[in-house]
Amino acid sequence: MTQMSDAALARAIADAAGQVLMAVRGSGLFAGKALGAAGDRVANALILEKLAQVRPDDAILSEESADDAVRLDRSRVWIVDPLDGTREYSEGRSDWAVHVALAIDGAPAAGAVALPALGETFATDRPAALPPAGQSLRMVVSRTRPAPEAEMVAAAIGASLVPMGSAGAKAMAILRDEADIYVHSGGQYEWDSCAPIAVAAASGLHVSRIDGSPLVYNRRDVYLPDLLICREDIAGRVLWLIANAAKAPATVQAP
Ligand SMILES: Nc1ncnc2c1ncn2[C@@H]1O[C@H](COP(=O)(O)O)[C@@H](OP(=O)(O)O)[C@H]1O
Ligand SMILES: [Mg+2]
Repeated sequence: MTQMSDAALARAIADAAGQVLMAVRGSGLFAGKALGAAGDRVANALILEKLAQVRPDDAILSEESADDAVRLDRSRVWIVDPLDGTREYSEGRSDWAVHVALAIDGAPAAGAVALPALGETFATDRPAALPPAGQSLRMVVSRTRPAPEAEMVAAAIGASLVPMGSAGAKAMAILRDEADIYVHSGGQYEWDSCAPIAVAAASGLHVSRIDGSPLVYNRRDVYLPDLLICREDIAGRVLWLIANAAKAPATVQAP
């Protein structure tokens, strides 16, 4: 039997973890924080079990597992967030996601973001076509911790703000034609962005840190606090605004 591609595997695992998460929530056995904790654990167990079975030589970095330093000596590292948007999941909302990605030598190589409550999964094996640019710009921001940079850029370019939970749900909102730009700063970890970045880049979106540098994964310190995802044609303007706001906030004009 031929081996499944890394991207198809990421999709299959993210889908399955999503089904389990829907079942845990639908069971009515848990509520509030206990629901989030149960979801985190069962989804993580499923993902680790399958990766260990079919990719035993690869390392894994998961939000829900103790960090194993062996990953620093490996080229191939799966970076997973079993439940991104735990808060939204436990509140009964639909803006949460399962992230399964493979980084090779620090670069996202394959990945999937499942949006189980919306019944959609995006993965690098079948990249979604970019929606055509609309008349007005929309920016997705954290519901609970919107970044000051994001609000400044939105005001400068006249974008409306779309508050949403989950890094994966926000990144996929661009592919779902609910937003055009996702800017975050102030804190995130590698598992929050690796799969969303892999999937967004496969569809031709610009992906970078907010200083324009590449997002690099499988570092010793997994804190990766900021990102920009948007269409290529807007990226230069957004990066310019962020860079220049830091220098002279009162005098920023879009180029
Ligand atoms: N300032 C910050 N510091 C650390 N993590 C942050 C953060 N802001 C957002 N995140 C993480 O990024 C993910 C998306 O957050 P948000 O919905 O606010 O945009 C969440 O992941 P988890 O739900 O997996 O914990 C959240 O914990
Ligand atoms: Mg997360």
